[in-house]
Amino acid sequence: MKRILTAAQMKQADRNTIETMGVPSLVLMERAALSCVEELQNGTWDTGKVLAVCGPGNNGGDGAAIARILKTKGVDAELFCLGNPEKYSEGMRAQKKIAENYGVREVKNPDFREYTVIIDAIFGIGVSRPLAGEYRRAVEAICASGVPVLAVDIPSGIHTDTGEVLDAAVKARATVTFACAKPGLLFDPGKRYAGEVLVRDIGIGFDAGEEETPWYGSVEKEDLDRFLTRTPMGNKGTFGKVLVLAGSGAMCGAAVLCARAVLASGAGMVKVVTEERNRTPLFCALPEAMADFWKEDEPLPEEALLQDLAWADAVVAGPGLSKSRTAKELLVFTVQHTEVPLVLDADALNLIAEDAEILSGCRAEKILTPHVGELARLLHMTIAECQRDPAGSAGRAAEKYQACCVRKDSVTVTAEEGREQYYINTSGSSALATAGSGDVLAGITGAFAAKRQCEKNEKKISLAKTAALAAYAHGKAGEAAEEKSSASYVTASEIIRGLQSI
Ligand SMILES: NC(=O)C1=CN([C@@H]2O[C@H](COP(=O)(O)OP(=O)(O)OC[C@H]3O[C@@H](n4cnc5c(N)ncnc54)[C@H](OP(=O)(O)O)[C@@H]3O)[C@@H](O)[C@H]2O)[C@@H](O)CC1
Ligand SMILES: Nc1ncnc2c1ncn2[C@@H]1O[C@H](COP(=O)(O)OP(=O)(O)O)[C@@H](O)[C@H]1O
Ligand SMILES: [K+]
Repeated sequence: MKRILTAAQMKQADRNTIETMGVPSLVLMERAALSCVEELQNGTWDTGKVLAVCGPGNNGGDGAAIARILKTKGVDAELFCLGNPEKYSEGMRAQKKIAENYGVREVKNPDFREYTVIIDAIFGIGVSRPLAGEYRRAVEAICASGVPVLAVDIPSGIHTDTGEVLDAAVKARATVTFACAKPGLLFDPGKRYAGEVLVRDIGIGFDAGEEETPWYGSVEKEDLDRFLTRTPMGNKGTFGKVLVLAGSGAMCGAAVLCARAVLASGAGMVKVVTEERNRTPLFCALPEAMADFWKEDEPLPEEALLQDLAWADAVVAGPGLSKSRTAKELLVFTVQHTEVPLVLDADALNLIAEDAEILSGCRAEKILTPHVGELARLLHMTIAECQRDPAGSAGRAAEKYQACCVRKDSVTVTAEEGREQYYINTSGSSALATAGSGDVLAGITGAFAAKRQCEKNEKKISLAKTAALAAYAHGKAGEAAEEKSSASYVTASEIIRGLQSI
């Protein structure tokens, strides 16, 4: 589990380290600069001629220190400083003076194309408004030069907390960021501007407590072990039983993919409730599944459904379900009679978006897994509005539907109701953007929710973390599938096979 800090939290951590712990600001800056120099000297950068472009704040101070340290190592490093010197921060003023003392040359009107590396030290976490004037011109010229850029802390022009481009931003090959990642380095579009993100410890202590809000974190490979390893004495009944309500007459594939993903994620058993016309294709495609069937425009098999719901450790409803009258009746019946975690996906979400009353009286813990289009429908907002604020829109849906919300996108965010707590997913790629991929995620989520349900109370993690782990596993499985071919050729079935290699 990795903690991610917002600009305000990072500033507070800086302040604590300086004021409470007594570490001088210039010491932190020196360590920040050294960590950037170490990256530049790892053999993958051509440090023939380096230009540090420095802004008026402490990010600029880091840049001046980097140029000076490089100079002492024999590198031809120069400074280009922006902003009014009278408004420089103390750190920038001090570092610029030290650089001068070491004979680092300051250039006034550089041709960026003359350099082999540009250090972007214009703005860091202190960027406060869209870039204009000389700052914007410098950023545009850096981008136009095509010279590889190392960004210090965050690419200049990227909003630290949302990843938005503040009118213009530097596109870096890599970003060395201090203490921990920032949301803007992980959310799109900031993620694409940051390049490789290298988190470096520079001695800033931060309280990793969970109380502080907003709380951001990302799960890691080690966190997955709890769901991917099995106890030797277990049996198929103790590894999680998942009920999948999926597939209308025309959509058997969604049910098959979802149920297959359940089993490939280590659940012990899966039972599919699907439309009668899927009987033969379902058993041919997935002989491991048990099944019950409903018929369009006929009464629901309520007795069988009640038994299925009582049997399950988790329920997934929605993939390929359709929005027919009978499908809606099935969803309403399920919502009213489920007591174990309920994963709502695809058509279940579309039905709920049209009629939020479906969820009234629901006693189960819920996980909603909307893509941005479905989220927009659930919130009655536009897609653009939901895209602008990834965490906020996920959080709004979590609050509105009293659920945990997995907002699926190129960067998936999981929000928990009742607290501003967000998990930003760091795995996956465009290989996941393929038909049926969401059905696979719903299956993985159902399997993990069922496994959690089988755990002893004192060992249980939150449902939101469970859902975040499912999104992470889904991304890792996509990466594994991509390694075998390329992003363009990965299918949902290959994502399921990829689960074996995570
Ligand atoms: N604290 C420490 O000791 C450590 C800090 N460290 C480093 O410091 C960075 C944070 O430094 P910081 O807080 O000084 O903010 P920074 O990003 O340099 O920018 C602030 C300046 O820019 C200005 N400004 C902002 N936006 C603007 C705009 N659009 N257009 C024009 N001007 C704009 C703003 O002016 P103002 O908004 O006040 O008018 C102010 O002058 C951090 O990312 C890390 O790299 C590390 O060395 C570790 C130790
Ligand atoms: N560019 C991308 N990078 C990473 N993940 C992506 C990208 N595009 C889509 N995804 C992921 O792929 C999945 C697609 O789900 P969904 O849209 O529900 O697919 P479907 O309806 O076809 O099953 C989501 O988990 C989403 O986060
Ligand atoms: K920067």
